[in-house]
Amino acid sequence: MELQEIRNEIDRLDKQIQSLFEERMLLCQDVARYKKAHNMPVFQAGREQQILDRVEQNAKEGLGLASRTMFANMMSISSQLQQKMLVAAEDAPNFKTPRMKEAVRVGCQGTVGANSETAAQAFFPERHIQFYPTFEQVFEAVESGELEYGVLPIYNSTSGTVTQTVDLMGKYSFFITAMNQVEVMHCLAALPDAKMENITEVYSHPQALSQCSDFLDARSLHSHDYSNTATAAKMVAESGDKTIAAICSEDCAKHNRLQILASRISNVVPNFTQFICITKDMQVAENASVISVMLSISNEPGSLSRILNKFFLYGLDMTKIESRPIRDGSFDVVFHIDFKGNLRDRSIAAFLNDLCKSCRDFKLLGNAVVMV
Ligand SMILES: C=C(O[C@@H]1C=C(C(=O)O)C=C[C@H]1O)C(=O)O
Repeated sequence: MELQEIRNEIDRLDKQIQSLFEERMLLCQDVARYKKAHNMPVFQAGREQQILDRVEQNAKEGLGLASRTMFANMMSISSQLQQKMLVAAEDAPNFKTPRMKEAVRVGCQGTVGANSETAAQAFFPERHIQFYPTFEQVFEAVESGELEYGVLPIYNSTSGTVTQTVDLMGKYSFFITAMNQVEVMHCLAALPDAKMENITEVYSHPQALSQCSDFLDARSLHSHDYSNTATAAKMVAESGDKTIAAICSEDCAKHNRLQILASRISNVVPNFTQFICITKDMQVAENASVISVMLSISNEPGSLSRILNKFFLYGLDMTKIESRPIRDGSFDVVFHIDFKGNLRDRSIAAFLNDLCKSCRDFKLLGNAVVMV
């Protein structure tokens, strides 16, 4: 057969497939009406499994997996249509809005001069900021109600995810209501009479040390982890030791009366850190635009592609996907995903209903308004 003839034949079959596909989708909408009337969930794992097994068994030689994949995708589409239909008939979701302007009990990790303080001040201008020694204590304080809002770093434009924050997210109950970003301008700070050539040891938060690794390596400086940039600067100021320095912000160096031996020493300039503002209960601003979820999926062929396909089917813009170890000795991971949207939007509600059914574990982390 000539190419054109084969293509004509494909076009003829495509017409039939499209018409059968649309007929099938209309039947699925009837199923959705039935499910609504009988209070049944859209997703029916047993029924899908039955269809997939039958399709694979009946397939022509070598086309089993291909047919199975096509039907799995078709059923994802039908679930999405049904989900949208059911949610469209429901009342619009109602959420509390954040009350950040009235908040009094606000806090972050670190001390005066830490970048977290700058971020917290940007969220809560002129408010007293309560400081905690660790990120975990900020989560605890929010969960217990000691703090109305807590501020934590989550992502740096140079070194990526702040894993200490992200790895605590499965352990505490909280909701992300806002995000902002702070330009991190690291400098090397030492005692007023210290000399660059005599410095051998540098102290700072591990994230800051990794962001300035080129500067440190080029001068063979030894780096030492410290709980945060501000406490490292304070320790250097009180040490009387002219061979040590801290990496901190210029404001922090000045606050501790330290000498700036080198400024803007990050590997990449400019260097930004994103911060999240968390609260205990679900609070969604009218203009919240980033939804964060955390999920795990079963370890079987196609499970990740099924999840990703849903974002495509609902037309959602995924802005971040990252995997983190579950940390139970296995090599299993949990995915952290951010995408654009507001929970008040019914199609987002439909999407989340649909998405969580395909996950082993699922946690909605927040819906943040982005403040810049
Ligand atoms: C159509 C249904 O809803 C969903 C979609 C299916 C399909 O497209 O065949 C099968 C099972 C359900 O997860 C149904 O329950 O029959």
